[in-house]
Amino acid sequence: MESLPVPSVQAMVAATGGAEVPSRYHRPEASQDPVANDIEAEIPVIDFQRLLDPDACPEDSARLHRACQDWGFFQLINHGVPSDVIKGMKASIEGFFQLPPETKKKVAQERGQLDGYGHLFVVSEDQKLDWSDVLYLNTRPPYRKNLRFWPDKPDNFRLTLEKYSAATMNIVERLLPIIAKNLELQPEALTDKFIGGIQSIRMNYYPACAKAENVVGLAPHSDAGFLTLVLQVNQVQGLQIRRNGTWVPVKPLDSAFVVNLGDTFEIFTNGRYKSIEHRAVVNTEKERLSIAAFHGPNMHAKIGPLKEIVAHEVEAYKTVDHENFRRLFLSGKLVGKSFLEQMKL
Ligand SMILES: O=C(O)CCC(=O)C(=O)O
Ligand SMILES: [Fe+2]
Repeated sequence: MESLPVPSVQAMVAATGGAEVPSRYHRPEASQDPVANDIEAEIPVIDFQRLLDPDACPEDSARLHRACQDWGFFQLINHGVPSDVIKGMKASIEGFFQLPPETKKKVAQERGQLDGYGHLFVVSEDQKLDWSDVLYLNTRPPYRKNLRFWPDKPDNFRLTLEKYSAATMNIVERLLPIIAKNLELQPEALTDKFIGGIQSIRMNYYPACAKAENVVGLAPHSDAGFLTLVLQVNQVQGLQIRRNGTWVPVKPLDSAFVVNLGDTFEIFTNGRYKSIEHRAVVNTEKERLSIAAFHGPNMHAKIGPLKEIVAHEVEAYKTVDHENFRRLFLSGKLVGKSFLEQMKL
């Protein structure tokens, strides 16, 4: 698995002032899709503390069910992650991208693997490119960590990422039994698959672009895993989700996680809950940063409809080894939900 090396967009903008858009980044078609201007559509907000107390707040798990079923996206507030962990992670990633290019390059991706500083899903020399740079690290379980690509600058980066990784993983572990219940499953139907579950963290840096309408920060895609927790790092918005043919901008609440359902979720539930296409747009004046924590089952788990769910209905998706599933996803181009299409029966 690898992604072809591409130039740093941040370095390119620093050198040119960002007014020029080289042809590989030029994607004017992106601005032709309609964008919802004001919010007839705001993604649901879920209060995690209320959700964890079903006796006091019985309606909150029903709200989560509707969010999963009707939106595939929600904001998680009151998630209990200490603010110093959130602030520390934001500061670490802002600090990393401010380092000189040669320092960042010490953790540049190398051929044959994806960890490190570079980009993802670049498979051909003539492919259009995203207006962003990425730091991608496998974080869990511990054997998947490759510390060679974990920055040691800014100070405490590694420790901060460890804390952040543990905190986000813990949220997913506590969401699983509630999701299982909403699907009328025993908790173990999900939790067993997530013992030793995988997590990887993708830190995105989107430089400003004077011709932002002609570039794409991150092309439309759905995430492959089960649940993704996205943290908006600075005040610049850019995440949009596709809903009924329109791009709906997400306005994150302060320090909320924007949670989305990935393809594995859609496959496990045989399509009851669907993964949702989303993209990131670029700001004309300010850089934008985000951190996406992807979570999936352990590497022994099969990726296919849960047997409890397809006991009385027709399977709509194939069942494949997790290893093959990941290889297939990470070695292709990321185009909308095209990867999931290949999993359909
Ligand atoms: O930048 C964002 O808000 C979204 C990031 C994202 O979708 C991803 O990294 O998969
Ligand atoms: Fe995503």
